Amino acid sequence: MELPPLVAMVGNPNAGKSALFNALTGARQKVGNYPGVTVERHSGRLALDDGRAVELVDLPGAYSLDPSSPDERVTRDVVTGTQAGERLPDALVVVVDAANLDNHLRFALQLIALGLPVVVALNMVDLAERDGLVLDPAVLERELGVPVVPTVAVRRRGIDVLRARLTALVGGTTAELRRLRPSDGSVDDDIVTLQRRARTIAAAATVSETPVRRWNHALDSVALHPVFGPILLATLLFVMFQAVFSWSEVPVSWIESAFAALDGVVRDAMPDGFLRSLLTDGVIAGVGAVVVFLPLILILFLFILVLEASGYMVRAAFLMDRMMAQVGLSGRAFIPLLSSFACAVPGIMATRTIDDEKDRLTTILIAPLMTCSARLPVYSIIIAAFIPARKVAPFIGLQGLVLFGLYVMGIVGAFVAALALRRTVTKGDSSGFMMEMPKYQMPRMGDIAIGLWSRAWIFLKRAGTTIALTTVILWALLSFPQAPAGQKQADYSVAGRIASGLEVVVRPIGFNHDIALALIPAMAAREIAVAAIGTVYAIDDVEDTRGERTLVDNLRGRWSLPTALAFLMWFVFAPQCISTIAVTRRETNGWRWPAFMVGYLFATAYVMAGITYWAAVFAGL
Ligand SMILES: Nc1nc2c(ncn2[C@@H]2O[C@H](COP(=O)(O)OP(=O)(O)OP(=O)(O)O)[C@@H](O)[C@H]2O)c(=O)[nH]1
Ligand SMILES: [Mg+2]
Repeated sequence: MELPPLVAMVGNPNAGKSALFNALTGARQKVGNYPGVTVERHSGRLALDDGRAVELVDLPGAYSLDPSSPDERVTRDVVTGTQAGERLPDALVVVVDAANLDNHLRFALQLIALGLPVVVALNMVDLAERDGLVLDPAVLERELGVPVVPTVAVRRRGIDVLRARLTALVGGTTAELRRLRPSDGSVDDDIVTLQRRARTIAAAATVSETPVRRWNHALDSVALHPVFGPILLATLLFVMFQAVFSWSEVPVSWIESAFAALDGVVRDAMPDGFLRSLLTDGVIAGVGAVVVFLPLILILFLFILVLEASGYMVRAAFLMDRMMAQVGLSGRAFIPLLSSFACAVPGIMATRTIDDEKDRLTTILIAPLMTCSARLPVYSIIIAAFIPARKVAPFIGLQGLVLFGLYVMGIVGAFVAALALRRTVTKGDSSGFMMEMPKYQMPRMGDIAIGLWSRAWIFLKRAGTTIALTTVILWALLSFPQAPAGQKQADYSVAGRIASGLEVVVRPIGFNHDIALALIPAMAAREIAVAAIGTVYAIDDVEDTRGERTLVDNLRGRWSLPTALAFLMWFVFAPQCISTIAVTRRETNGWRWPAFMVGYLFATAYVMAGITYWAAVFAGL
């Protein structure tokens, strides 16, 4: 019995091949595997108009015939007839995205040059039209030399015409079709020539295009480019972290002097005593230590809000989609994870948009690894104290670089954790995703200002409530009982004694008594670590220095560099946040997952901080 002709669906990723494949074959589908690789083989039967059947196979998306992944290799090998377990197709349905014609035509030209009978499906014409792009399929047909059928796969538009063209294409028997093939299919055009030809053809086929769409398209051809896109994203993030430090310097010094002045006023106005100490060493030192970070947080959010309002953020999500899929996360996880850069609590709540339970659970479990804004005070005070403010290259400051590195650490940690979790406790398949690209637009200054204001308000409210309260409690625990002469208050007090217990546990990873003391109140919120250390040193300062000895000076004098680095590493991983634990309990309906989360994060933090400390000690830092 002769096999039915084989027709392959091929094109760039996300062109709509599978959607068209489904529209053409309906329920008559089979899923298998290509021998020797983990790539699935989707095939189905299609009845042509004349009653004959063809076997349709849906190939993985590829950008070109030079494979960069196992999926792309299968695609290349199938269309060149070298894939084990697959015969050479008798015809190709080349699927292109009408809204992205020049990019998709490049691959289409390569495929047409192979010499197999081809019909081009000009898919997603609905999206192109919505964006203000009108194309002429007849021009495309003429330029490409093959039939072109406009389609909207998801609405089954153009499916009948496509089938009719296929019927005509697969007219003869398989043996006759083989003879039609003119060459061995070698493509001699280089990629630049191909790109130029693709662009020319796309321009010729464009009947009309609104200027807005032209702009959007030009921007997207950079922002979504497989090479330049990620470079642009990395550059933007890099500039953002540089700016966080370099732009904040001046406003931070204003806030510092304001708190120093306030400290001076209170000291002059009040007699020495507990009330004065409560106000200066407790409230002013603690809250002041946190409030100085307001400019840094606002600069960070200025960038995030502008990128969001301009329409770029969705593009970033799109770029990340492939990477996310590789660690077993769905692209939908991007937005929750991105919100977690502000705070893991709304981030974890945003995971409700993920349908797949295991996908969602994985996202929740790694969300606390995204560097939330509460870590910024901790990171920046340590960086300010221990990392010299010098330039490693023109415009690249070492401090910003280290901060960038800490954010990257968190992301890499999250991805590694996702990978591990997906193989063990949350085993399962990841699901695909697709987002509508909004148009680029100029961010409206009013909206940005409102966004910044609400961020500032949340931050200051936290400083005025949770943080003020915790530092007052800490001040009390640190002030009583009073140490007799010759004993250090930070050791003798209630808080000091509790810390001494914890210190036994954290000493092996290089943490000192002050850190042990700060870690417990910092469970309420990470930035309290800074407030707590501020209060400890304020109480511990024997001479009345009136806030002149800054926290930075104190840190430099009392901590070694390895300790400081270990402390940074601890905060990359440690789940020092009761709110996150509480919201995880609520979203997963029980204590099992929050307990697991806290356990694995503390364990990782301990190990990573320990490795950092001892590596730094042995490196002689
Ligand atoms: N609006 C619109 N959406 C479409 C059309 N065709 C496909 N889509 C959507 O585009 C997305 C990608 O379609 P797929 O069929 O999965 O694309 P693919 O080419 O198989 O992608 P890969 O297998 O990843 O290479 C899906 O969300 C589809 O629903 C179309 O003609 N119009
Ligand atoms: Mg597909």
